[in-house]
Amino acid sequence: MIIEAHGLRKTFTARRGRGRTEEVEAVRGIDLSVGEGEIFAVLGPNGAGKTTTVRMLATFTAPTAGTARVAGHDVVKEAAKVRERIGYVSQAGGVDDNAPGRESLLLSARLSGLSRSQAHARADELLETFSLTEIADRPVRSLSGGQKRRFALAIGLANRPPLVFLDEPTTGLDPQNRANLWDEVRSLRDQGTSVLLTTHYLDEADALCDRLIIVDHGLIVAEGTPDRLKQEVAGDVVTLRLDDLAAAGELLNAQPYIKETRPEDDCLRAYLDDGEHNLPALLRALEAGGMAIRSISLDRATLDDVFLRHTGRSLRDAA
Ligand SMILES: Nc1ncnc2c1ncn2[C@@H]1O[C@H](COP(=O)(O)OP(=O)(O)OP(=O)(O)O)[C@@H](O)[C@H]1O
Repeated sequence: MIIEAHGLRKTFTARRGRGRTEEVEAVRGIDLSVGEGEIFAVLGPNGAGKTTTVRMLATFTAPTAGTARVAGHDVVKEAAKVRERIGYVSQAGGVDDNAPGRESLLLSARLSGLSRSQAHARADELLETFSLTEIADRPVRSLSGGQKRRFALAIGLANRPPLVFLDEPTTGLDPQNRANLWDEVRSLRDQGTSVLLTTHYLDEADALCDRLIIVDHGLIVAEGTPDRLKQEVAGDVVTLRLDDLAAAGELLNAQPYIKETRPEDDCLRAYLDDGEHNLPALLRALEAGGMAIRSISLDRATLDDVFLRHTGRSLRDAA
């Protein structure tokens, strides 16, 4: 395992004005393990504790309690050794504002031991990946937020470390650069690099990661592969708009093919396997119960359904 963490906790003491302080339990006991060559996602809403977890694993914040070994070393006792073996791209970026982006990228590549020509080749490759070639020689301070972010990602990936932490890597990226980043993360994995990324995008965790944890209020609420987590909920979900959600829920819960129903906003979500096959029976049951359907849709269950099941609210609402 390239990451093994047990019982990680972090409590901050935050100032609340007039000398008053408040304890914030950002992370309240997280266990996780990440295998070599795995893409692992920490998915959760704003404030769930994702960044704090990554900062503890990347040695930037000491845990209040718990232990973690990263790339074979203890994050507290051997922090320097951990840092030599990881790449880390923070949400803020951390690119030298005064230097042209290409220079910072080349420096990062050279520091990791590449020769001058290898460093140039790697820099050109990353500039291309993130559509930065045209602006590579401008000082970073003159670039837009999205462009700076793409430079930060390119610099973080330049030295091909065995483990890369990416904190919300695609926030602020346009769809094309988002897709390019996903490809780059997959190609890192194919070369044996492990990637731990945080995200509050369901589709990102679903499409990209091999395994994930879903965190909420500093705790893990679900863990597994995207497919297994979704299967636990059900293969499919029928979303219904009708007048009496409670009565419809009661009626559907009595049907043998329904696993569970859950109201969400002004809809009822009914979970079932083999939705296409069971949909006609569901419609007949509602009709026999005298329920007028205003709209209906059948979809595959998503990680949002997993989040909803474990927290009682939608990740979209929680974010
Ligand atoms: N240095 C700090 N001092 C006090 N409170 C903090 C500090 N850092 C984080 N927190 C609090 O800890 C909680 C978790 O924050 P964290 O940044 O880890 O969440 P997150 O899941 O990464 O959220 P986001 O998606 O918004 O980045 C939040 O309530 C946050 O306000």
